[in-house]
Amino acid sequence: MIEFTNVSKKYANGVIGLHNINIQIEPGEFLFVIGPSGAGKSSFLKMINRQEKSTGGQIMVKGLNVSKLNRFKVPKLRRQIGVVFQDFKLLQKMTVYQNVAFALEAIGLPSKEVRAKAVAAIELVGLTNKMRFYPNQLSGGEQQRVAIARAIANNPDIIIADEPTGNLDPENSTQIVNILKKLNDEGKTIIMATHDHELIFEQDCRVITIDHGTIFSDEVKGYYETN
Ligand SMILES: Nc1ncnc2c1ncn2[C@@H]1O[C@H](COP(=O)(O)OP(=O)(O)OP(=O)(O)O)[C@@H](O)[C@H]1O
Repeated sequence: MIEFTNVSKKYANGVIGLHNINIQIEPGEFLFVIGPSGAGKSSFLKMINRQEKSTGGQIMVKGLNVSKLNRFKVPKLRRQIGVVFQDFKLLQKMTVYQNVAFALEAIGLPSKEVRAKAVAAIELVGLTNKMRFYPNQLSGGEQQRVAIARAIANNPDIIIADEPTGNLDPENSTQIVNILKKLNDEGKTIIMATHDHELIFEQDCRVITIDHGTIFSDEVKGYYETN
């Protein structure tokens, strides 16, 4: 489903973000991406939805050659990938419902479909009773759940989460990972970057460690031990 072949990223200022990355991610995998600050985790995630363009190698995502994708076809790629960020990126002047619906309206869905999909996504993250609340009336964990609802509303096959628990306490972090696991059980491919090694132990999952822009290790772990 996702395949990187000798992928490199050199930023405009000459910094090497990624160097010779090779990886294959199968449909339905839950992949954790760990590594020190500045290692290249975000760069790796940004390659998948063409938020950043690779400068070497080939990236295939669901049959699309991402590295060579014409910019007019980038929206087609992005519709298949939900993205969740550390800082939620919610629109403060919009309610929970509007934040989720807005993303669906933006891709031109008819209003009936927008409503049905937004309501279903908000229900999945357990926020039906807060649909009319504004982001500043919600806890951090709730705000991240809105961001997840927004990411999954149009039923993408792939979810990329870049440090989604970075601003949350342990209880809310576990809740977010549990929602991602539930989505994974439904067949979605989840790729999550995290500094929080405590979160990576509950079940067998694949963990890659990125360091200095390369994949340092790629293992299936039932328990990840910090040094
Ligand atoms: N837009 C950019 N322009 C120039 N250099 C960049 C850019 N984005 C990232 N980098 C550099 O690329 C390297 C990898 O950064 P990246 O953000 O991918 O690391 P990270 O592992 O996600 O770090 P963190 O855990 O701190 O978020 C770093 O040296 C960083 O400074």
